[in-house]
Amino acid sequence: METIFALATVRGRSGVAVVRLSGPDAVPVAEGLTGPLPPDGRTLRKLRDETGLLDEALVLVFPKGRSFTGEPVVELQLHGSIAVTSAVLAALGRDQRARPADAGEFTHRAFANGRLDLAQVEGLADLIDAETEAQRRQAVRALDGALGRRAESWRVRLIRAAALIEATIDFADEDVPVDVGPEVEELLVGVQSELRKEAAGAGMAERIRTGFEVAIVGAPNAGKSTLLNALAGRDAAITSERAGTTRDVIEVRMDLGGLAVTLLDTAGIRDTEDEVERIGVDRALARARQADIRVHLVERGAEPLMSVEPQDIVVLGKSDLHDAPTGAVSGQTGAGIDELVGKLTDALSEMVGEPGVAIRERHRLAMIRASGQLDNVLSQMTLLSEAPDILAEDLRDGIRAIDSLVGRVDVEQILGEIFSSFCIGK
Ligand SMILES: Nc1nc2c(ncn2[C@@H]2O[C@H](COP(=O)(O)OP(=O)(O)OP(=O)(O)O)[C@@H](O)[C@H]2O)c(=O)[nH]1
Ligand SMILES: [K+]
Ligand SMILES: [Mg+2]
Repeated sequence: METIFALATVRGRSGVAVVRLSGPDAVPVAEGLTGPLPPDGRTLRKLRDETGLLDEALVLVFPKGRSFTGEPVVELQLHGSIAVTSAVLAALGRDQRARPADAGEFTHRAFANGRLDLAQVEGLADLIDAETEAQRRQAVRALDGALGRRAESWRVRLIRAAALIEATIDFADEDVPVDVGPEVEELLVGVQSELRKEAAGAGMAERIRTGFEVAIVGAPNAGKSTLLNALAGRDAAITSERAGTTRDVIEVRMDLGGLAVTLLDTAGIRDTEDEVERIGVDRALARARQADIRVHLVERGAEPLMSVEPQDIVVLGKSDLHDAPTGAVSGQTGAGIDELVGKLTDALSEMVGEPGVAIRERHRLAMIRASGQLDNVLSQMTLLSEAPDILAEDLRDGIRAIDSLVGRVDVEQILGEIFSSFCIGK
């Protein structure tokens, strides 16, 4: 195994920058700059190469088996300037015993050494990318191994069921009737209902990762773009007194109650002779239909122009122009904006519901695959006495699908995909 090194923090100015080394020669390579290091713990050292003094650094030594990667690791906490980190990385690069790390290579080694399972690696990737509170909560739970623990409980029960079926195979030639059917069924039905529940929740977890879409829709000049700007707190969209101003869909990313949301401003909906505006209206309708929530901005006495789904919000605009009821908004004065944000946050939280342990499409697909195999077994329970090997085979496929969640099987193909999202030094 080669020794690798990389800057673990962002390149640029900062109080501290961390350079990490991992591998069998991590300590001797670091000692090339620091002089002799203790086998464990932290120490303050001057770093020198043949040109002279490079920096003074806090040096952390993690022995094999007690580090993030499982290998010997040294972390150099440097002064966080581009010149210092460049000089130290260059000095490390001159040591033949070490080479720069590839993207995600530290985490890859942590996985290879059993420090993290596959779902935890995904959690780590998400935690590094987390921008909102909901993303952080979800990722940290994954990193903590929540999915791995659940998968283990499914695995144990399915292996028990498989053992019962196998026992039937062993007894098949003899005239000993062993009715393991009821217990097998109970085990499978239990696991299956949990799988289905988790698979259903995984879609929402994926949305927490990627974000929700909220579309503002309504008639031309309803004040949609003005409302978007008020919600975004900046002039993201052009507004004017001319009906038909907005044509393209305008997207603004924001954080609503800890959830990542893309707010969409759309063209005012009307029949029009203007070909370009008509394209805009078509886009507005298409994007708004796909959005998770539509905010229907209406003028006094007007009706929403699209069908109103249960999670949608209908809101009266330009409240500053008339005696508006509560709940009305004015993008111009900002009145009612906080209440609208509150309603949106509530609607989104309700959609999110109770958090599950599955957070990726990959997890959802594996659970559906496993659940499908359990379906096969359950629908063929009458074969238990004549052809138990058929049931055992389907059940093994189901267990394999569950094992793929944490990376016991199908590892290589999944790894490539996961690590493609990592950056150097992670
Ligand atoms: N008094 C008042 N005027 C508003 C308010 N919101 C928007 N307006 C005005 O209404 C006109 C249209 O506003 P926009 O935000 O461009 O409306 P829009 O719905 O995006 O219009 P289109 O993109 O053309 O469909 C502009 O003159 C705005 O200044 C409001 O809350 N109060
Ligand atoms: K307008
Ligand atoms: Mg507009």
